[in-house]
Amino acid sequence: MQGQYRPLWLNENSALEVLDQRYLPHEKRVRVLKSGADAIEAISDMTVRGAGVIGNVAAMGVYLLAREFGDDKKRIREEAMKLRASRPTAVNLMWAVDRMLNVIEKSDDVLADAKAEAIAICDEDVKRSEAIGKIGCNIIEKIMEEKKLEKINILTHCNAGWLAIIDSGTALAPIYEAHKRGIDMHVWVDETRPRNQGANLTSWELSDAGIDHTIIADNTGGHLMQHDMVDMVITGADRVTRCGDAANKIGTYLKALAANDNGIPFYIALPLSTFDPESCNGVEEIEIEMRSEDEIHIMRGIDKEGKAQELRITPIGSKGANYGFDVTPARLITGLITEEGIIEPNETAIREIIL
Ligand SMILES: CSC[C@H]1O[C@H](OP(=O)(O)O)[C@H](O)[C@@H]1O
Repeated sequence: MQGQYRPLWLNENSALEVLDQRYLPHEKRVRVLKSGADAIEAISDMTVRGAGVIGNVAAMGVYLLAREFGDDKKRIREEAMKLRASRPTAVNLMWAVDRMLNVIEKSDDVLADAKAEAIAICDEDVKRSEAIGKIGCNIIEKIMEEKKLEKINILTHCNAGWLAIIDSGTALAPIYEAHKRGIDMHVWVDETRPRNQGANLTSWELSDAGIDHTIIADNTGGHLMQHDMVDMVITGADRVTRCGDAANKIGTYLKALAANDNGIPFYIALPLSTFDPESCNGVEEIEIEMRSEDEIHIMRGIDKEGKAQELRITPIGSKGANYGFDVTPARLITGLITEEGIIEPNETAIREIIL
C-alpha cells in the first residue's frame, strides 16, 4: 500500500510508517509506529492530521493492537477506545475504530483480518478522493462556463490534500483534477493559524504539483472576495451533520460568511465517512477540540541557515485560547462534494445518501 502520495504505509516488518507532518515543508521525516500507544501519540501530537488520515492511522493503530494483544479481543477493545478518543472532532477517527472493532469481534483470525481491514480502509480512500476530484472538477468547469472565465481563482483553508486523505485529498482533489485537465487556475492558500497547515502543507503540496498558488494571511479572504479575486471556495471537513452543518478548521466559518456576502460559491468536499448521522445542529452538538495555548504563543520555522527555530510572539503572561475548529451552518454552504455526487446541505438530501 505504498504510493508516491501516501502519508502512511506498512513497512517490510508490517510496522506502520508515517510522514511526520510537523516537520514539513522543511524536512521529510518518517516516524515508525509500532504499537497502539504510538498511534495515539501520533494522532494527538499531530504527527499525522487531516480527517481521513487520522481515520487511516486509527485503523492501522487497531491492527497494531492486534499485533500486541493477539486474540485478546477484550484488551484490544479497551485500548482501541483510547485511540478513538485521541482527537474529538474528526468523526472519521471514530468511524474507522468502530469498523475495525466490528471486524475483530466476528473474526477467527484477528491479526490477519485486522490487517486486511486497515489496508482496505486506506485503499478505499484512494477511490473516494479520486471520485471527489472528478465530481468537484466538473463544478469548477461549470463555474468557469457560467462566469465565462479563462482562469479560475479558488480559495482554500487549512490542508485537505493528500496529506489529509490519501491519495489526492478532498478540497484539493478537484484542484489536482483540474490541473490534470489543463484548466488555467490559481489557488489562494489561507495560512491557517495557529498551526499553519495552509502555509506549511497545502503550499508544499501545490508547489510539488506545479500548481500556481499564493499564500495569504488568514484575514485576507474577505478583501479578495470584495474585489472579485475569488471565484469559488473549497474546503475539507472534519464532521458534517445529517442536517448539513460542517465542522472544519477554525476560520472556515468566517470565509463562508464572506463568500455568502459576496455571492461566491462555497463548497465543502468530504467522503461519506465524514458524515455524522447522530447530530443535526452542528454549532450545539459538535465537540470542538481545544488545543494547547502554546500553539498560539509560539511560531515554528527555520532561520536563514535552515536551522529549526521556535519563537514566542506574545507577551509572557498573556493568555491564549486555541479553538481547533468552527462550524459553518448549512445555509452558508452551496454544496457538499462527495464520492457519490454533489449533495445539497439539508437533512432530506443527506439522509437519502447516508441512511
Ligand atoms: C480532509 S479534511 C482535512 C482537515 O483536517 C484539518 O484539521 P487538522 O489539521 O487539525 O487535522 C482541517 O479541518 C481540514 O479541513
